Amino acid sequence: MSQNLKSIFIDGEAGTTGLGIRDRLAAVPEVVVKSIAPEKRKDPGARKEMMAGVDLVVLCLPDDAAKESVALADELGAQAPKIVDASTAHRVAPDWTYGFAELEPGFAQKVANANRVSNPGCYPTGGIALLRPLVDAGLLPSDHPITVNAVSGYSGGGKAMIEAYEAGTAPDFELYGLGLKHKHLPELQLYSRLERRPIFVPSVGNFRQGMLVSVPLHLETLPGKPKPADLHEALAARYAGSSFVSVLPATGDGKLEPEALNDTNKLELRVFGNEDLGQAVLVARLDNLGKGASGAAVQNIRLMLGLPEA
Ligand SMILES: NC(=O)C1=CN([C@@H]2O[C@H](COP(=O)(O)OP(=O)(O)OC[C@H]3O[C@@H](n4cnc5c(N)ncnc54)[C@H](OP(=O)(O)O)[C@@H]3O)[C@@H](O)[C@H]2O)C=CC1
Ligand SMILES: CC(=O)N[C@@H](CCC(=O)OP(=O)(O)O)C(=O)O
Repeated sequence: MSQNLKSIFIDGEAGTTGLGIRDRLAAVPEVVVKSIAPEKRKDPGARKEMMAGVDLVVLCLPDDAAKESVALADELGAQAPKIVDASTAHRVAPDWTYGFAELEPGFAQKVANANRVSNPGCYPTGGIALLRPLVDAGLLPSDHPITVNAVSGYSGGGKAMIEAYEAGTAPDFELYGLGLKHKHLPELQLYSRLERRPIFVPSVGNFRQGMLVSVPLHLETLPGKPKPADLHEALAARYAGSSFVSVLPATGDGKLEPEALNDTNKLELRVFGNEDLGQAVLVARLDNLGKGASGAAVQNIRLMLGLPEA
């Protein structure tokens, strides 16, 4: 049995995302995680040696270090392992596959066949899941002016932000990205199939993990003036049968909190709307460390290694 185990090296295992992936992989009997000696974790030679001995490497590193790791893997030629990159470095690179299995029908098979998969950003996971099916269905023109608002738990900012919040030195809530150049915009625009760059307004609050991503829409500005129910139906049709994405009715009290899916790989989509007013707000809820990071990474690893879905 043991000779059939697939081996994985997590480059950046001690970071927020790396630890999350390691914990999730501990529950996958078909894999063994090979760890580097902590004092060698930034040593390129030692990392390259680890890569040469595994089936798959997961990069949980800052962008520059992730690029360095890919260069090390390239030096291994035919011996190079498959790669899942959790950083932003390769998300819109044409020779990488975007690791969002639910992106379009049949996309899970593309991830399964790929050698290099870029794990999506947490915010784009929610935004693309809401927008892409509506663009594909013709309900949302690709040049429509779109605004995406979002709030994340502070773990989204990695070790440094976690320390600041847990030391009580960070504000309870703040908007950021107000220079309108957040690093997630390229992937959000590309995979939502938007011709016009969206406005993206992220925020972070004093809770560890959990996320809401919302998109307000004036329905009378859309072709055919769809009703909220039309948007719900298009999303429900796209994700029918999905294991991790569900399309749910709007909550009766018009409220939604961000933490309900923590420690899961689930993503919930809802359409809140008022037909009389011709207005709607699309809302995605996910765990930024789950479907927004480690959960999605393990979903991709399972696909790439031919393991059954969790
Ligand atoms: N936090 C989140 O919600 C998400 C993060 N990501 C992405 O995952 C990646 C990691 O983020 P996150 O886990 O939050 O970050 P952390 O800061 O929590 O962890 C980063 C890890 O990388 C290590 N590291 C840094 N430089 C090198 C190097 N040159 N060689 C080897 N190891 C190195 C760090 O070690 P040390 O601390 O000792 O320097 C640390 O263990 C980033 O690209 C981030 O954008 C993706 C999705 C969600
Ligand atoms: C609260 C917070 O700071 N969040 C991070 C995004 C976390 C994330 O998922 O981004 P990557 O996957 O691209 O690393 C940010 O806005 O930069």
